[in-house]
Amino acid sequence: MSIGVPKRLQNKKVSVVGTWKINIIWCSPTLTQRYGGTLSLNPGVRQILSSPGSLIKIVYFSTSKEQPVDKTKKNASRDSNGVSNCSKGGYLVNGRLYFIKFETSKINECLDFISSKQLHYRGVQQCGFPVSDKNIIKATGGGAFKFADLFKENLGISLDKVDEMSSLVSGANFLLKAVPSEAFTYVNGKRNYEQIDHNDLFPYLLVNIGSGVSMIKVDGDGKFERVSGTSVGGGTFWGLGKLLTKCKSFDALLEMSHQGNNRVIDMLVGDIYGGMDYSKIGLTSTAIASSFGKAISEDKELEEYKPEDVARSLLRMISNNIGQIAYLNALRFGLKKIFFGGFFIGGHAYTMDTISVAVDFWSKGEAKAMFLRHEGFLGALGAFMNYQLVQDDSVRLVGDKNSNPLVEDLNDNGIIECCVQASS
Ligand SMILES: Nc1ncnc2c1ncn2[C@@H]1O[C@H](COP(=O)(O)OP(=O)(O)O)[C@@H](O)[C@H]1O
Ligand SMILES: CC(C)(COP(=O)(O)O)[C@@H](O)C(=O)NCCC(=O)O
Repeated sequence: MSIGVPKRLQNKKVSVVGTWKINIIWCSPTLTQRYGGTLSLNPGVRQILSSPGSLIKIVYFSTSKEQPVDKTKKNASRDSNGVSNCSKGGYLVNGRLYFIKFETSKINECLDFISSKQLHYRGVQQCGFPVSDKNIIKATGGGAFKFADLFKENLGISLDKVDEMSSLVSGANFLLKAVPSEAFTYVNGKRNYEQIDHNDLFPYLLVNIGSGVSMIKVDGDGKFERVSGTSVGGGTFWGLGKLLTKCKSFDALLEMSHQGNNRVIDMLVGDIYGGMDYSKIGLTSTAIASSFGKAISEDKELEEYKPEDVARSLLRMISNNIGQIAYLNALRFGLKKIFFGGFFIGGHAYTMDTISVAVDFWSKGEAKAMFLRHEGFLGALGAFMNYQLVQDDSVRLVGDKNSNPLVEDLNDNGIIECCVQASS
């Protein structure tokens, strides 16, 4: 699910007469007037929360007074509060996107977070302008349905549901167009950041590996089709892994897979062909012929296998399978670019390596797997983008780094410097 919540933050470093708490999305019709005076704009925050099967993701936008203003840049009519006139009319509000996730089982921590940061208040307040009586935040994914009552009861928030596939696509398109170094390939243990040509982005295949896997052919902004999917995804790895290894957390399972050796359980081509390659069909002796296949012939109970090896085989099986299905779908539609998102990947080297090798192997080097730095936040980000579509008061993230120099690179926390364009 994805939710958009407003937030008010006090700027402790700057004393402000008339504290403005804005939710940019909701106040745009009067934004011009309100900015038009001698007002100081306190950090205005709004955020989106996304909670599907296993993780709740929050994306929120916050303006910040401390942010340096580079007056040498285009659109440099920004005032000291990070607000500037926009060449296309309206205002640009400079700020940052923040990304946070919680395990769904810790929904209370998520509610506390929202509450402690007052993310659930929205609207402009003070100076005679009332806060809106409606607390509505955007939400996408299953959690938007599952947690609707919980959010209403605890925080008085209504969740405005946004379609999950369309959110994934909006989020991916924004990141690919707006954020430098968002996409990278993973080859021989190294990330190679890709310069995405905005004019040559579409079409591409978006593979979102969450609990299950969705494969979406993206032809443009808002133009997409979910062409395939598989139920063998991140939930399978975590669920089956938990049963097989008894490990208590996803991170522990992943860590185990680091230590393991899949060859102990997987049946390799060499195991079948007496240590030889099967070169006639392009299979080396070390290629996996049958995942978990060795367990058939060995007279061993599950407990006799190291959980690390089991975890490794499982991770490899699932990643390989997804890579292969992704490639087949790319082939089906003649797509050369395949972007992988979703928290299953988790920036995990072995997962990315397996997916990359699978795509490379099956495509004979024709297609390449690319990964996204904000992999798991596509839906939440897309729900955030949805505000502009449902509000008359257009607010949108200004993202194209070429046309808008306010967009900076992201730092290691995944924070994105960006600005919101609010119409007058
Ligand atoms: N801390 C975690 N807890 C649970 N699952 C995690 C965690 N980190 C990564 N994952 C993986 O991410 C998957 C969920 O990915 P996500 O993109 O959040 O999809 P969903 O929308 O289905 O929750 C899980 O099935 C699991 O494989
Ligand atoms: C139902 C879902 C879209 C939900 O998204 P998720 O919470 O897994 O990210 C996804 O799990 C999925 O696409 N499953 C695969 C179903 C199938 O095509 O067989």
